[in-house]
Formats: sequence, C-alpha cells, structure tokens
Amino acid sequence: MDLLFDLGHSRLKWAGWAHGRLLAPGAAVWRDEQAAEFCERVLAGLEPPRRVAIAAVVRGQLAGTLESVARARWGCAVLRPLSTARCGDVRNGYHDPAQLGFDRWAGLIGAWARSPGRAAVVVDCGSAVTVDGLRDDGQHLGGVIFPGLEMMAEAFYARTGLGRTVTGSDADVAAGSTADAVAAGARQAVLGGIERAVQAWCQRLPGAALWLTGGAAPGLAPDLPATLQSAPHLVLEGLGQILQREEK
Ligand SMILES: Nc1ncnc2c1ncn2[C@@H]1O[C@H](COP(=O)(O)OP(=O)(O)OP(=O)(O)O)[C@@H](O)[C@H]1O
Ligand SMILES: CC(C)(CO)[C@@H](O)C(=O)NCCC(=O)O
Ligand SMILES: [K+]
Repeated sequence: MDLLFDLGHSRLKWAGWAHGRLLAPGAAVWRDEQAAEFCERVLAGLEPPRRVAIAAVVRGQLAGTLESVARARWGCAVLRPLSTARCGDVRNGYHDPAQLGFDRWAGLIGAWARSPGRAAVVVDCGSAVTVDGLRDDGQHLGGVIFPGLEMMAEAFYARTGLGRTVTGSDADVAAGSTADAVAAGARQAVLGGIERAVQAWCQRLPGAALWLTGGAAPGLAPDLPATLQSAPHLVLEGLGQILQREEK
C-alpha cells in the first residue's frame, strides 16, 4: 500500500492507496503544535506504507517536516509531485503549468479518472475556492480562485480594523450583528461565486460532470445545485493516479 497526503492551509488529509483505490481516509487540523510533533502524532496511527506521496500547496515548513518524518519513520520513498504540463490525457491550461496549485491539478486528474473522456468542472472549497474546467479531450481550460468562507471574513476584519469578538452565524441573510452579517455575507458570496462560475463553465462545457470537493463542501452542498456531485477525496484520488503513473 502507498500512503497519500494532501496538505492544505487548514488541514492535513491522508488515505491509503492500493489497486487504484483510496483506503481509510483521515484528516487532522494542525493547531499550535510543533510541526514535527504533529507529523509524528499523525504518522503513529498509520500502517507503514511502501511509498508516500505528498500534495502540498502551502506550509513549506510543515511539508518538509512531513517528508522527513515519514522518511525517518518508514525509510520509504517520499514523493512530492508538482503540477506539470501533462498527465496522461489531462493537459494543464496554465501558461506556466507549475504555477497551477497542485491541489487543483490533482483534482482535475481525479475528475478525469472518475469519468475519462467527459468534460468536467471541479469546485474545490478549501481555504480558497477554485472552479476549474476540463474539456472532454482532457484539456484544462483554466479556472477561477476566490477566498473561502474563513478567508473572506478574516480579510474583512483585517482591512476594516473591526476586531472579531465572536464567530458569527451564517444561517440567515437577516443578520442582526456584525459577526453574523460578515459570516452570512461570506456564505452568500461563496455560494454565489460558485453558482456563477459553474453556470459559466456549463455554457462552455455542456454535459460536463460537476464535482464538489474540499473541507467546506459538506456545509455548502445543501445550498448548491444538486447537479454538483460530492467527491470528498478528489485531490487524493488524483494524487494516487499521478503516483501510479510515476511507476510506469
Ligand atoms: N468542520 C468544519 N466545519 C465547517 N467548515 C469547515 C470545517 N472544516 C473545514 N471547514 C471549511 O473548510 C475550509 C478548509 O477546507 P479544507 O479542509 O479543504 O482546507 P484546505 O485543504 O486546508 O484548504 P486549502 O487547500 O484551500 O488550503 C475552512 O476554511 C472552512 O471554511
Ligand atoms: C488557490 C489555492 C490556494 C487553492 O488551494 C492553491 O491551489 C494555490 O495555492 N494555487 C496557486 C495559485 C494558482 O493555482 O493559480
Ligand atoms: K484544497
């Protein structure tokens, strides 16, 4: 078995990978702990793998620590694949392919593996939200990025100098406090942004499969069109595909 990690801004996610399938996915939030302690703690609960692959868009230090802790603990190969111009039929739509976040790249490859030969739109709701389009011949056409729920609220408080005292409720547009108004506003903005971007992609890619992934997806899904299919581990699935190809 191989072991896959996806290191985002808020959480570390992982899963085993064998015979083209994910096994026992898990996740942990990194708080104030030392990076090495955090990695040791997570790895202690996992079976020794044959190889490790890490998808990391951020946290230079944590990614490096995860890599060295895994190597020291298991003595296995640790791969950190990067966004490339091409992976099988999937072609990166960025002018500079390396600039495309690896989570986006892996998500596209995960979408293609789920429905090869079909156009796809991948919505990834993490710390930031991304909405990418993939043509039915595997050509990625690019995509959009906007701040996620937390980042949007944080930016508001930081730029206005209004301190955040409590985390607001995002349940109702009829908000009666700053905290609630900002939380509900962020939710509306994220929902609206996703809907608009997906709509635009659907005009360009009729019949596309629409995939929804990322940590904030379960909370947003009830207010999004039911045509968006949940694929919670799409990035890890894509990472598994990339790892599988590296073997050939
Ligand atoms: N338990 C939760 N309840 C509600 N929202 C959550 C929860 N966990 C994560 N989120 C939301 O998901 C976002 C993080 O998503 P995710 O776990 O995909 O993060 P990430 O992979 O670290 O993000 P990124 O890759 O964009 O850095 C948070 O900003 C928050 O809005
Ligand atoms: C946009 C995020 C933060 C989404 O996780 C990540 O994919 C990233 O850091 N991307 C690099 C910039 C880009 O994709 O254009
Ligand atoms: K992500």
